[in-house]
Amino acid sequence: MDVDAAALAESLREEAKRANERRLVVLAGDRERGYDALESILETLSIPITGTTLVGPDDRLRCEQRRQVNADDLLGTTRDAIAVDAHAELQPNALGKVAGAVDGGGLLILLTPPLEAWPERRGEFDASLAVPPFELDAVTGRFRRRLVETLRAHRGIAIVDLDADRLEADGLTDPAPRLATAAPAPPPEHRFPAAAYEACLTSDQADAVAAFESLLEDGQAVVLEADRGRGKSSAAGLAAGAFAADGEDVLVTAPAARNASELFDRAEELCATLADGSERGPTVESHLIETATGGSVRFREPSAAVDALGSADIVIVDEAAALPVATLDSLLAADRVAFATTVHGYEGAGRGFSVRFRDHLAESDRKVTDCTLVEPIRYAAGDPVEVWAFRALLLDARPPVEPLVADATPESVEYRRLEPNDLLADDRLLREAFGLLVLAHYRTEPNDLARLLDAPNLEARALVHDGHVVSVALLAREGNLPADTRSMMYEGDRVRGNMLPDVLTSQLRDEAAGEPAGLRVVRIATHHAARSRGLGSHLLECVHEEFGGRSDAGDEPGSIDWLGTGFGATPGLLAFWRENGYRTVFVSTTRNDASGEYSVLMLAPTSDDGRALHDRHADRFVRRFAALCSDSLDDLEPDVARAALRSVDADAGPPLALTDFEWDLVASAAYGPGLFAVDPGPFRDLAVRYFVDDPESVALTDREERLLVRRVLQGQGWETVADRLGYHSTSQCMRALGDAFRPLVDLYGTETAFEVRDRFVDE
Ligand SMILES: CC(=O)SCCNC(=O)CCNC(=O)[C@H](O)C(C)(C)COP(=O)(O)OP(=O)(O)OC[C@H]1O[C@@H](n2cnc3c(N)ncnc32)[C@H](O)[C@@H]1OP(=O)(O)O
Ligand SMILES: Nc1ncnc2c1ncn2[C@@H]1O[C@H](COP(=O)(O)OP(=O)(O)OP(=O)(O)O)[C@@H](O)[C@H]1O
Repeated sequence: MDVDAAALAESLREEAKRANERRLVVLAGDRERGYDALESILETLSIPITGTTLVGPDDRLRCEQRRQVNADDLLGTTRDAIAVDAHAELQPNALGKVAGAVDGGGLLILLTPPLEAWPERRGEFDASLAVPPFELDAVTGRFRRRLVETLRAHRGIAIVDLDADRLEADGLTDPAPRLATAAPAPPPEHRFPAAAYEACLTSDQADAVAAFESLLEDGQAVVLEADRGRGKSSAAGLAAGAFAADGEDVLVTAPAARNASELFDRAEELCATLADGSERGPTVESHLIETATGGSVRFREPSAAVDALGSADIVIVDEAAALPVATLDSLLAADRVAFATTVHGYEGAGRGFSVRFRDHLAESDRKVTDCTLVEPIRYAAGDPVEVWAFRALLLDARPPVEPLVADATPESVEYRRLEPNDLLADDRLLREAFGLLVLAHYRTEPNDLARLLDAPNLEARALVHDGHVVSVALLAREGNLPADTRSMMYEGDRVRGNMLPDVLTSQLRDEAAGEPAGLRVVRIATHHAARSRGLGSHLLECVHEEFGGRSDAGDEPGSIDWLGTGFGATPGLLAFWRENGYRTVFVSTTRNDASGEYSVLMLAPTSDDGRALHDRHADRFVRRFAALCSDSLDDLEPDVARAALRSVDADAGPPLALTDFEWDLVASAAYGPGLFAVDPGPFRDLAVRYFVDDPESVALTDREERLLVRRVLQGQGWETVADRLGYHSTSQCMRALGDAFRPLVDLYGTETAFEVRDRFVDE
């Protein structure tokens, strides 16, 4: 072989070390040749086997091995070399995660099929994009084509064509010598020991340590944000060490213990420095540090950490963006708490932290100190592998800057199909559209870029103002499933994609639900500078016109029976969808991990078949909702319950059919001495009907409606309800419930009800 991959890797590593940057080596061609080259590289380089990770399906080398799906394990860790075997598949998420973990002076090595053929190969990840009824051959290779182009275009990337025994690019950049940076100094007035600051590598990091000083007071929260490798875990570790040396108990949590190892290293080093010369230094076990002053730093897995909050003085959450919002909410109960989090969507769990949790934090009574670290530590600023990864995976994609879309209105914008080929050809359009989706949603990740470009079931549409994306919607074709797929679903098998038909079939036991063809609005977002001007609604209208206006088109390919959506339910979003003609058919019985919210499914039928599907599910929803409220939805926020019921089609559900006895009870509870507790059933029927009908003639207050939800639907006790809704006493709360039912008796009551009412009113 003419190309000496090992010698090439050596010179790349030498240059990488000199510049404190990383280099990327692509070993393209036959897989076995790739492994031969990889082994010779690893044998030649002076990299310890303990500093190397192979990310691929087989444990073929002596080093640590992870499968691509488990690349999360590498988040927040630092490796000298990582090799990714992309022959069987390439998951964009895994690539994003590993690219951030390679140390300055280290190598990222990619084993790929021949680059010319790679875009056309279909791997396991592609199979996950083949959502029924689409087959694998409908999945395209645009993401990989773009990836190959970026590999060829970017500096710092060596490409070896193993099959042709040819060096396509040597990846050497001949970097200028690095300037030594001054060591950061402690701030003039600091409360942590100077050693905590002296251990910092950049002044950004020293500022971050200083931000932690606010936790010396009660009722404080610190949020540390940065891209990967800026030293935030280390800053948190130095702060943890300073607290522990001062006798405080610090509880650290992260998705897994390994994610917190840098934090513990720094805490341990600082505690040792601070104890230097004293009789007893810190005792250190795996993820437990105890200081002579009685302080400690200990690790707990997230759920155990929630249980242990009471026994800690200070809580530090590392890799917070990778935790479910509900867990973050629970951790917020700690009096002094810090969250270290990565921006830019590297984490698999995405942006629940910034999209949802930041609001919860702002609403809490904590005083929040924010700190952002910019200066890279793991590798130098401008590192070519980071620049490449950001571009290839659009990790830094942003919506257009505000002034470009500030004047957008429904009249100024143009509706545009975002065809994958157009997106490939126009990087700015792609960045703006994807950037808007990333910014507005808690779940957009690098895999979604590949989906957008290659998945056969997805479509994207946008509103553009002066050529800039101001609103964007991601749409998925669902349903239209063959009988055998439908019966598989009914019998409990998982079918990819098809969220709405899946829930309606498997949970709601409707084998025919997958038959009509639908279009689910997977995501919609309007630029934050242009919200509440009707743009989101205008985009949905355009989508309806394009897809939904063909109900008389019969079997024309592409015609649909319903439009639908599913999302983490909040009162505002329910109102938005309701305004746009979507109606509730389902509320999930568990909270979504990422958003911490209950999910809701809504349908807007566009054909007779779609209407039949909607009607039967709306009807069943109204019938079951009260029972759910006193069971798995007993902690559903009352305002979400109100909005979910209000968004049900008013014709849905059984007509109100109370017996004479039941009307007697309800009317006498409203107007006289009757008691709700004797038989809550008829009160529930009436409350549900009221919310669904949303009659204009009745004007209950927000508090009265919350009272109906909590006491009548959710069955909470009088004391709890009185307490939560701010009634002075349980008897005041009972009277308020009676009062709330008066207008309902007046509106819905029968002769019997009125007779009873009139007896008391007349008296
Ligand atoms: C399946 C899914 O994608 S659901 C998730 C929807 N997307 C998001 O949450 C991302 C962030 N939010 C956004 O991008 C926008 O707020 C959108 C897409 C929800 C709405 O886009 P807009 O262009 O503002 O829509 P439009 O102007 O037509 O309607 C706004 C109305 O929707 C309702 N609304 C929408 N979102 C909210 C919210 N979070 N809280 C309260 N009301 C809301 C309000 O009634 C609002 O009217 P108002 O501002 O006068 O009170
Ligand atoms: N003060 C420090 N002293 C010694 N090493 C440090 C210091 N700060 C950072 N490092 C090293 O720099 C690398 C990145 O630091 P760290 O893990 O703290 O960054 P991070 O921003 O948390 O990164 P990630 O987002 O990947 O978790 C690690 O190898 C760490 O050991």
